[in-house]
Amino acid sequence: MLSAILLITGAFVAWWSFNFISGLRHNIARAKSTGLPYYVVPVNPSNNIAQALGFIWIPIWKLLVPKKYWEEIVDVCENNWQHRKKFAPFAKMGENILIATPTSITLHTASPDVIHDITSRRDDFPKPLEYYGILAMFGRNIVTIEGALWRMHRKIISPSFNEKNSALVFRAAIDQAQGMTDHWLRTQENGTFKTVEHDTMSMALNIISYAGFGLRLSWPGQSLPDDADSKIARYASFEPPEGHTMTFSQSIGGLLHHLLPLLLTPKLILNHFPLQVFKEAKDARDNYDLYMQEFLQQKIQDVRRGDRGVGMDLMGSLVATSYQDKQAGSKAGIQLDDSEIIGNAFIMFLAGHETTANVMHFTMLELANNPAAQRRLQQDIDTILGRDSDPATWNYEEKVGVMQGSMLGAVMNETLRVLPPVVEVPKKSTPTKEQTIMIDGVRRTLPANTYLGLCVTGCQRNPRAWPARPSKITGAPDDLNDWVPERWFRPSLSEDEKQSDVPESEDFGGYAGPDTSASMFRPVQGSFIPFSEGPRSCIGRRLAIVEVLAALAYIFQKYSIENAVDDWASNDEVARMDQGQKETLYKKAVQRSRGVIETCETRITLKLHNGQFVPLSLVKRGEERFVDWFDS
Ligand code: HEM
Repeated sequence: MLSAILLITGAFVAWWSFNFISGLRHNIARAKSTGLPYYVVPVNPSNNIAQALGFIWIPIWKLLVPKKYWEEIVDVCENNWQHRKKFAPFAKMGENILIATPTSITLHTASPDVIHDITSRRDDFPKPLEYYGILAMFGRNIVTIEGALWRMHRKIISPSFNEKNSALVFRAAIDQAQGMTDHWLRTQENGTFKTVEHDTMSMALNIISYAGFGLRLSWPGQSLPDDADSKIARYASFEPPEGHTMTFSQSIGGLLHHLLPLLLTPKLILNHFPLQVFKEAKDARDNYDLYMQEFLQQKIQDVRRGDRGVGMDLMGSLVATSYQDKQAGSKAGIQLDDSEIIGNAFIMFLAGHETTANVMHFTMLELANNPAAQRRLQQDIDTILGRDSDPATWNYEEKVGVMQGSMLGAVMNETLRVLPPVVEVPKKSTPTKEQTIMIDGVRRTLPANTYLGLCVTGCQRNPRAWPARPSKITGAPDDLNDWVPERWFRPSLSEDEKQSDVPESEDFGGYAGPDTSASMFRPVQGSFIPFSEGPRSCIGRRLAIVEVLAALAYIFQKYSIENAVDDWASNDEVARMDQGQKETLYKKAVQRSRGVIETCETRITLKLHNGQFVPLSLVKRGEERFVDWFDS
């Protein structure tokens, strides 16, 4: 028996070693063929499991191999390196870093030219679909497919992303920002609230649920409007409706929270192994699945009756393509099956909510840390919208362009630059054909199946693309790691390097205009890619931009946001302090906030994890204690 076990183990080790060595030799030869400098790493660091187990294999690697082989490249192997190391690895090793491992070769790039070239050539550099398995959990969808099938999904979905619906999102964002600030005023203790991350997630979920799906979700204490459809009230309920063990929002929140166990654990184990985290993950998945099945059936009935849903009615449009066209003899030749309809709905909830919430969240934290920027933001809001105007009267068509070109646009852009929700956009060269591309002025050939990481955090700090000034915060020679919204009012590099406004020659649907205002600093192509670029860029970016602008305008027209200081001094103690003491106190709070922000990491998107939060204070304008005079 023992000898059989030893034999099997020995055979396995021999097989594994053979694969390891032959895979590595093969990939080193592929890396060499590009003519680019390359680094050899024993494990593919982009792999999810390798990232989770980095604390084991990286120290072993460092122990077994001489320092000169790992000391530079190890920075690009650690989990969350894109946010933690920023542009530093590219400053050291060049804008393009090629890694050979036993299973892959990967080129990480922070070069605007290379990024622009890759994103413009969709057919030559498709998405590595193997990275997107988790997002197909409820059915394949626009994010998890390529080629003709992707085109079909995009064609069905994109008409809903129009300016009429952007106006609806603008309105919904104002209503929801009101719900959120009222909630903070009701729940603040000693003027402090600690739930900004959770609440911005709720706000963004409520907005996409209403504008995208006609589902009205509200804040505790808010009642549904009289015209709300009784069929959809169950989705807004604060108690689980019949047949469910959690509310609709809890099911989505739980899904997002447990995406990793859902991805990594085989279904059989997840469903039956008695571990609390598995139980929570399974409950969230099952509840969400049931909600969506119910919603689908309801939409099928609506479509058959010819009822149009509210706003974008994404589910209704998806259902219509299949169920309406089936009746009409499939005139468009496009049909999605039920799992694809539910899969696409899932992706809209997911992509449309966590990303935008992070931008809102971090922008508020940064504004509390940068009072001068907050004051300038409020001045711009007063000028554009009026200090005492009623937000219900703000007109989308008239105001949105000016808002985007003001400090509102600048603070949003700067958060997207420094803390982008997606830190690296993955692509690869076609599986069967090598691709040529200009890198550092030399034409290079990338072998078939080369993985590409378009490093968002890197290119958005590349000094070649971003004019910089010395850092006021750290004293560093440049301020590219700092959140400085005023940079968006600096002159652009040069006329001909400006971002192109020329639409794609082929229309892939969705918003085709630029992401930043023409009156501001215009990043060179490939250097500002929070929404990616080219045909496969974010379909929801206009909605996200409009949502953030409207919500920030509502909040900062009426209120200021300060860092909470109650961990160091009571309200009475602050009231007795002189200016110098207040300054020392607020600096402490800013320092703490910056420290917490630095801990953010990517699971699905870049955000705070592990219970980290920054306590804040919402104060009526005119009642500030710090941000009306403090300068960081
Ligand atoms: C600040 C907010 C947002 C950011 C930073 C963002 C970022 C991105 C990025 C980087 C991609 C490309 C991903 C890749 O190639 O792997 C993407 C794609 C996508 N986003 Fe967004 N997104 C945001 C908001 C939204 C919203 C509000 C929606 C929908 C309501 C949305 C829906 C999508 C979809 C459907 C795709 C896939 C498009 C395709 O493959 O054709 N996103 N987004």
